[in-house]
Amino acid sequence: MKPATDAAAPNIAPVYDMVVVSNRLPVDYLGGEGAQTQWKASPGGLVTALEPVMRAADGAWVGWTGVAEREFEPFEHDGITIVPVPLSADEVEDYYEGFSNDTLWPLYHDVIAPPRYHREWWDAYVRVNRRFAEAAANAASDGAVVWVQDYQLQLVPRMLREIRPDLVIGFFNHIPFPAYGIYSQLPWRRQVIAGLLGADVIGFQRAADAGNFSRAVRRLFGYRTRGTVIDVRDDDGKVRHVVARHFPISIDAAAFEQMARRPEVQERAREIRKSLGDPDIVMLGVDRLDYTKGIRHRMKAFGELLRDGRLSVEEATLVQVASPSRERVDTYRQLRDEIELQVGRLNGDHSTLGHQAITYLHHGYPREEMAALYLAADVMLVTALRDGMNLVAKEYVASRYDDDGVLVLSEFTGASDELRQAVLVNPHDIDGLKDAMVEAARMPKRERARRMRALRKRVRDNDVANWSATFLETLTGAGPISPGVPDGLRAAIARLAEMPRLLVALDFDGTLAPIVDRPDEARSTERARTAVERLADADDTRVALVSGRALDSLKDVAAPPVAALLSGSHGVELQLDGGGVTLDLREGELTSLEQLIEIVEDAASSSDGAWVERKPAGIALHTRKLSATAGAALQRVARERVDAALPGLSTRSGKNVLEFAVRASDKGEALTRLRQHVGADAVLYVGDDITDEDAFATLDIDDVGVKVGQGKSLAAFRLRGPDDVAELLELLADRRDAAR
Ligand SMILES: O=P(O)(O)OC[C@H]1O[C@H](O[C@H]2O[C@H](CO)[C@@H](O)[C@H](O)[C@H]2O)[C@H](O)[C@@H](O)[C@@H]1O
Ligand SMILES: O=c1ccn([C@@H]2O[C@H](COP(=O)(O)OP(=O)(O)O)[C@@H](O)[C@H]2O)c(=O)[nH]1
Repeated sequence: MKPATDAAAPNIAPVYDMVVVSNRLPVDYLGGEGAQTQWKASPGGLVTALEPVMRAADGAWVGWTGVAEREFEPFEHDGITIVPVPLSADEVEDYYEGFSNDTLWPLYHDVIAPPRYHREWWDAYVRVNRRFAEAAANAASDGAVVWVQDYQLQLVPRMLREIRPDLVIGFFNHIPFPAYGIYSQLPWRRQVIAGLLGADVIGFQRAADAGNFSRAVRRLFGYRTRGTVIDVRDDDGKVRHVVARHFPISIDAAAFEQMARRPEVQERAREIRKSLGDPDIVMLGVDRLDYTKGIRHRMKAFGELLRDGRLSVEEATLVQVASPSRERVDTYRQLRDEIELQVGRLNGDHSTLGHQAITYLHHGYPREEMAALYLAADVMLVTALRDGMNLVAKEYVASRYDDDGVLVLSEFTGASDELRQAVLVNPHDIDGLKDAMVEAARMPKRERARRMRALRKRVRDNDVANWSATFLETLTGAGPISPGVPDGLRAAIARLAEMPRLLVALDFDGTLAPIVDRPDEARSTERARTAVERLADADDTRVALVSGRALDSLKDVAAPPVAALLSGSHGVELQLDGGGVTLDLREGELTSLEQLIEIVEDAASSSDGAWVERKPAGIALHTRKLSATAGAALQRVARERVDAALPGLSTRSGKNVLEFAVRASDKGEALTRLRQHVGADAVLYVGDDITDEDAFATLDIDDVGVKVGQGKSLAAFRLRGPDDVAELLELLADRRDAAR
């Protein structure tokens, strides 16, 4: 395998509508080669939160495999397409351990440890951020959503916007964003904020983090901010609206509860308690071994409670899971030494032959074991000095379906904004912390149950699916679309109906006809067909069908009214009045087309399930029957071969399809020609596809654009699907008849 010293972004076909980019992938490389390659679950809350989101999204996850100097091809893991980004050993040291974890991490966690500023670390950060941006740009389809995660990749949004202005870009910061007085220490403070402002939406864990960010933007750039909206002036002088607000992250609460309910997990919880000598009170701490987590503070408080006799080792024990983290960073090494010294001292001072004060475990455990530990714990201690969210607190609550257990929670965690019924503590106040631990240990059962019920409701109501849906709705501007034709659209249709000469231009698949598996079986709904015919018969009204299909195929499936104007192959073919099709390929284009067919059919012949659709001025390679990885690989090969033989050919990628055309055209050009042909005073354009955006972009003030379904769009209105489109067209036909 080639070392990654001069590593480049992995090459993958741009077919993914949703791409997540994070430093960590859900798996770390463990060992082995080829088919024997072994992976292990990677640590931390980011992965815990994003895994269920990605499994549901059918997108690509771009990230690092946790090992230096190795390159891996994209692969599938547990239903998720993984796109590994390589890092050299120097980059791991400078970008990850250095700038990310020894500069940004302590700075953003309120300088609990002193941040170190090194120019060569910054250079590596810029270089690696660019590689991640390129990898995401390579994987994203036209107009795709790219969701960048966390402080390691703050420059990616702007870099990505520069490479791919068509993308919808979100960013989520999993750690706190500090007050300006602290943030301003960063020598590259302007570059980092400029990087983040490349996103359309910037998410934070807490409202306070979003507020700190907006203040930094005002101080450093002077941009206007109104509530959660920032007016960003781009290099071209245009103003872009960027949203910065909080979206508290969460867990898959139902899955955690289900796991905790499993008999073997409960049995394991009983075993754990037994192995601890069945004490009255089991206290538990679970953290990555990180100085932000307040592990020393909690052990100090526990040690003092034993010393003071307020708790005894016969009665209470503390289990501390400290999972290995960032072990090559000095501050983390020192922390480990300090904690292990402290455990040794406390156990030496307080343990007896039958009763250990602290059980210290320097391991990472699988989810099931975590659930068993949560069930076994009477008191959960989350005493972080600063923590973006802290998912352990939410997992504990979700596991306690028995409505028992007490959560002691630091007010410096993001989770404390939501989990108000926990016993809230300031971990710096050791006496206050000790009182809280005793209160938790002695809390009456009724009070425990009352608090836990409220906490569980909160975590259930705001689970991780809710988090991602809220973020993505804000990002794409498309929340749930209400059924029927909304009032604003009705009013616009009433205005349109009054226009002297009207063009009604409609996409076919997904707009008049529901999407089906086999494209030749697509048909308009009965209601849509009737409404289209009524409009085609109406005075001073022309109907046009504007499709990506070849014209012959469009005629077959759409059976358009005789008077309809037609545009096929994304505007390459146009059938205006008189029935003739205006498509005259020149000599050179015909030769290119022959060559193109030969290359793509040859590439497709090696993959079972791939098929090639010939079009008058191009070809479409369909890969929907292949696995995502095989489809992406085939598209990559086809693209490379075509690029080599016929450079500069027009390409268009959709989900599981890659199109090449020897003549460039789009639906926008088609609509402009149709409008001129008709002499229309106004246009209604309805479409569901990314390629319909070219048509929406040509609309004027008196026109009406309607996007069908979800996705970023220039259209002013939205409908859910073909049934609602039919209702809209009926409405227009009624109004048009009445107006004439
Ligand atoms: O990838 P590592 O360097 O091993 O670190 C693990 C992760 O730690 C951080 O997690 C944060 O995200 C959690 C989920 O939003 C949140 O609950 C917690 O408060 C944060 O600290 C880090 O932000 C991730 O990027 C790391 O992958
Ligand atoms: O041995 C361990 C320790 C922790 N975790 C998981 O790691 C995540 C920690 O997330 P949190 O937000 O609490 O903190 P982070 O480590 O991300 O700062 C949680 O999902 C834990 O269940 C785990 O699976 N095994």
